[in-house]
Amino acid sequence: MLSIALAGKPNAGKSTFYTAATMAEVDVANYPFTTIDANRGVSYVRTACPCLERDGRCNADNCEDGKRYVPIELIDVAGLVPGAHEGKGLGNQFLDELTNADVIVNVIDASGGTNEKGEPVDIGEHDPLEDIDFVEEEMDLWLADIVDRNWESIERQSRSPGFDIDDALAEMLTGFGASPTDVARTLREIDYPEDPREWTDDHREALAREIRQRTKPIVVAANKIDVAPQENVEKLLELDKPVIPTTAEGELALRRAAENGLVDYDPGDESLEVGADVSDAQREALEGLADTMAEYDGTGVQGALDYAVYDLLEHLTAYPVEDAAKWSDGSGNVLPDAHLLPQGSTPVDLAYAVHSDIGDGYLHAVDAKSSREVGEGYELEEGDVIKIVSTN
Ligand SMILES: Nc1nc2c(ncn2[C@@H]2O[C@H](COP(=O)(O)OP(=O)(O)OP(=O)(O)O)[C@@H](O)[C@H]2O)c(=O)[nH]1
Repeated sequence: MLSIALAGKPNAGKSTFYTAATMAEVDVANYPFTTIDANRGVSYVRTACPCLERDGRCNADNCEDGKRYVPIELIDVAGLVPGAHEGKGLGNQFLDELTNADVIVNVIDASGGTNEKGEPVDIGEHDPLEDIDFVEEEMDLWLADIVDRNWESIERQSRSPGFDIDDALAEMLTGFGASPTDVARTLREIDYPEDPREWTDDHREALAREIRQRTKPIVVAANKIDVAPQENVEKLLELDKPVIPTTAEGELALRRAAENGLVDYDPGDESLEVGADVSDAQREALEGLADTMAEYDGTGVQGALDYAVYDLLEHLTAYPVEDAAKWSDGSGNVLPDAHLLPQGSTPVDLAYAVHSDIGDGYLHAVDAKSSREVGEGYELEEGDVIKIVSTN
């Protein structure tokens, strides 16, 4: 399963974001380091279900009237503070948690109401731009430290005949989620000596920075938009980086209200409908939230996760079926499964995602929408419904 990590300084709203996105209970409080252990849970990205294209919606558990929710893993990493790579705050333990993540959502306090350590200050006092830079910097320096620590071993290996620096680096960096292709592409981007003994700290830092950008892309969740000064949000949206305005607290309130039947709201909706059974105070709070959502196209929580998977990681959703006419599995369940795959994936990749042991059993695939057979080289598109024909 794809894994998204929530990073950021203490009190930016990570736990609130996590609780909303997973509807799990964790401590939420306005003091630094509420989150002591990294939490892991299941959340979802939202996409349009192919059942919208046919008569009668599907009966999949994760489809709400054509809004399809595809599972991903969400990790709530406790607050990072500047100097974390040297062990400040809760230090490296939490950077290490990021190792397993495919993509990072950096939750920042766009209201400027918490300083760099996450301590409350007056709204607007802290510059939220600093919170973006330091998380990237901490991750880069942390990875540079890992490279440094392993360098002696690389130097030792270089004395053996047949040493290849690309292979040695690829082996060192796989633990960080870098594929051999990532390493090869990175090495093409930077200038470096073939002999590891000639590498300087600058070379190692450049390597760490490039690898980090390639393997841990970041989308910023500019959180607390409900109280953030307008100019802060505008400044953040002008950056040449992906930034999604969010209100984690708003999303949490909505999911709870929806659970209690007070509002009609599905995660990622741009608006909400207040039900009849609410008190005046509840109505006022929900209508205030509706105004914020109208300004920013929703609470942004679902949007940030969707952006991470579909835009940054460039994935698509494909739906394997056994019956190409009914778009169903063998028991008649319509569109029972959805798989996230990197763009450029083929029906063979989908076959492996469904049955990792398919081996040579793959025969061919049928595009259920057109009822036509598609070749092995066919590149899947978002929302494709595919029947795999195999010998097993
Ligand atoms: N106004 C506003 N407050 C928010 C929002 N999201 C979170 N908060 C508040 O910010 C405070 C900190 O939230 P947490 O979710 O505990 O922050 P955290 O980043 O997980 O903090 P650590 O666990 O210390 O790392 C709490 O008082 C939340 O209620 C939001 O969208 N708007």
